[in-house]
Amino acid sequence: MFKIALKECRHVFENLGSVVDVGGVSKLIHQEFPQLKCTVFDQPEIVGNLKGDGNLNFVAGDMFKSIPSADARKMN
Ligand SMILES: C[S@@+](CC[C@H](N)C(=O)[O-])C[C@H]1O[C@@H](n2cnc3c(N)ncnc32)[C@H](O)[C@@H]1O
Repeated sequence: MFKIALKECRHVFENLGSVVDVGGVSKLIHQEFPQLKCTVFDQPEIVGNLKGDGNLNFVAGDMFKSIPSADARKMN
């Protein structure tokens, strides 16, 4: 479903400089928009050992406590 939304709403993402993909373990936004600085924010047990590369980085945490800043935050 979100894959369809990404394709239908490309203009939204194409006008952003950065995004935080909350609970975005599948990295869908980064795969569709590799030019966009994308932070995948998820629980420590999911992303704690993952290394970023280029425009993709991983941040571990609890969305109920704080979420990194960006031009936009996408919540699942
Ligand atoms: C159903 S998955 C979403 C998958 C997403 N649609 C994708 O494929 O990119 C929900 C995600 O939210 C994360 N999550 C759940 N509670 C969270 C919290 N309190 N803080 C951060 N991430 C959380 C889970 O670890 C999981 O990866």
